[in-house]
Amino acid sequence: MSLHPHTLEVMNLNVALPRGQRLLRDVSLTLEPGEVRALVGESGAGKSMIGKAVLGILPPAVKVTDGEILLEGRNLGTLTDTTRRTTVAKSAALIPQDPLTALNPVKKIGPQIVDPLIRIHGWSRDTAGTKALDLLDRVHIRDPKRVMESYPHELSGGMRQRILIAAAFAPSPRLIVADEPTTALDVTVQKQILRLIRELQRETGTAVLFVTHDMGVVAKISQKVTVLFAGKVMEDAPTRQIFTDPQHPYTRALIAATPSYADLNRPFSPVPASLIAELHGDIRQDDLRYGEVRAR
Ligand SMILES: Nc1ncnc2c1ncn2[C@@H]1O[C@H](COP(=O)(O)OP(=O)(O)OP(=O)(O)O)[C@@H](O)[C@H]1O
Repeated sequence: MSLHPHTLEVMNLNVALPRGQRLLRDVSLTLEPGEVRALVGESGAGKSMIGKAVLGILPPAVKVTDGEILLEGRNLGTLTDTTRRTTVAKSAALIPQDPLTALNPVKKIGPQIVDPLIRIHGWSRDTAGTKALDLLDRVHIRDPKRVMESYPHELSGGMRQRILIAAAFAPSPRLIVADEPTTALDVTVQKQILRLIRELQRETGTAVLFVTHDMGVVAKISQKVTVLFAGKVMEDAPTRQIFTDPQHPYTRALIAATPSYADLNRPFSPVPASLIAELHGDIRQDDLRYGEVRAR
């Protein structure tokens, strides 16, 4: 282990379904302490799969077939299931896409934040309770004591997402995976939530892997970007460079398809079908080569 490990290092990660359908193809990326990296691409590109693989919450049918994931220098693949789960739970947290399904409907908000702090992080009930109130205050929830006594259905979608953000930041994780955290919300609430995550991220210096399909969000929140297509990295670059000097045709097409970044006089342009077909052709070739390598 090096003295200054990356917060996260994903090396040649391959993830597939049982019949061999590849969902992630040789994905590599790094995340430094305090850095925000956006994972961007269209629906089905495999953005969420990367976050799920890192957190060890892949769907049952989906398996890591190759590659390594190092969290603060610890190679997760070499740990026993129990050690891996506790290692991940102690240093990483998730802000999910849908704040309603992520909360237990029959449990009050207070225990939903406090119990994991006691169970996973070994804090006393008093310390955990104080920290929960502090975090609810920092996510601008007006009456934290009352909210702790509420059930999820008594709160709005925006409030529920604020609570999940508070819960994610409460144990001071080194890494947060934010999986399209604003997609399920109204447009005005989306902006507030994005601002809030950025604010807390800056204050705490937590590294964030931010899954989004929205280039506008990429520009606002990240310093680095990984562009994905069909489970494969098309481009990895600093955010500024992605917008000023995109190298890959797919990145250029994604930017052109984002209304605020496209020339406003031009019609809205989705990624051209011819480019998609060409990229799929390249990927088929890659898959054949990968099959040959594995068969050896
Ligand atoms: N539970 C599952 N079982 C099998 N395949 C799945 C499962 N969930 C997702 N997939 C497949 O894995 C691929 C990547 O999905 P993923 O959710 O990572 O995409 P994404 O880029 O996050 O897109 P979205 O924005 O739609 O969430 C897709 O082809 C999807 O169909």
